[in-house]
Amino acid sequence: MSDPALPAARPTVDPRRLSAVPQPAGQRAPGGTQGGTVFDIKGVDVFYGDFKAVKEVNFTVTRNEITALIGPSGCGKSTLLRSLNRMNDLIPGARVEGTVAYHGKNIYDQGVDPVEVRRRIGMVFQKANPFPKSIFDNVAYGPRIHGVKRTELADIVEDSLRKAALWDEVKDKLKQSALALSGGQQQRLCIARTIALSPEVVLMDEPCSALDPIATARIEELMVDLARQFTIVIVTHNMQQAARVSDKTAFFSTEVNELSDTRTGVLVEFDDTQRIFTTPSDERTENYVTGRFG
Ligand SMILES: Nc1ncnc2c1ncn2[C@@H]1O[C@H](COP(=O)(O)OP(=O)(O)OP(=O)(O)O)[C@@H](O)[C@H]1O
Repeated sequence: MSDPALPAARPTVDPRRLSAVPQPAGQRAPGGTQGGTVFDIKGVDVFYGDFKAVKEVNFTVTRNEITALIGPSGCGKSTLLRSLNRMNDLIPGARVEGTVAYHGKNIYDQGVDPVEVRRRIGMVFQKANPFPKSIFDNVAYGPRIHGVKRTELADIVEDSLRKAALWDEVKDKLKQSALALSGGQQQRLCIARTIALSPEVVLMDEPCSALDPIATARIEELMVDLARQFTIVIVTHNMQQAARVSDKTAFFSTEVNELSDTRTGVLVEFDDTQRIFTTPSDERTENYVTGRFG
């Protein structure tokens, strides 16, 4: 199911060759996989009908890094995230202008298949949303509908559950309902379901906001580990989380549109996470990360 309009997908790496020990962002093992632009986002505006939700967004996403989108409620973080895999196409009235270049190819160009875009660029949502099916069938769902052979499914399911750090907890109950898992396990299952399609990029929209601190720490460790193989873009309200896991941070804020009394999201600053949290160049960023605003 490859789309000739998109650049070839990167081959996946056997996770068993990767260390299971997560390392802090920025200190990942050198393996020649870091570096390289995955997304070049240029002049992106997103509208819902006549309302401009975010405007003039420019930043890049680098391979095997975690990029965090932070900012106050309503500044357009989720809107922008959804524009990276054409998820906004599913919202009536939503429209994206500008360029979201994925390996140099605008995903909004004519002829690009949004289904293939979403296979390459997977998404994990705020609230874990397993299907009312078995653990196995949840993970096998995507590969099945993409025509993967029955004989290959068991390996894909095991591999994806291992990558999502869930295998040891569920290997003896793959036929049980996914709905019987804890919230944190369900979220890791949803991550396994996403990576079962071998995406290159995983978009995460506040993946820990419904989880307790222990389950959150587990997902944070997992994210850092997954970034060895995938490129991750995460929306988070939790500034400590952005500081702990991400390599780069984009800080968004809003500007008031005086005529309509609405607010449009703007990208204030994009930089290395360490810089955003220690020596940001914009006063609005400093006010936000120090808790004086937002
Ligand atoms: N489906 C939609 N239809 C119309 N307007 C929308 C829709 N989704 C979001 N918006 C509006 O777009 C703006 C940005 O919303 P978005 O959810 O992207 O912000 P956010 O920064 O992710 O917010 P939060 O942190 O509260 O989740 C807001 O003004 C919101 O009301």
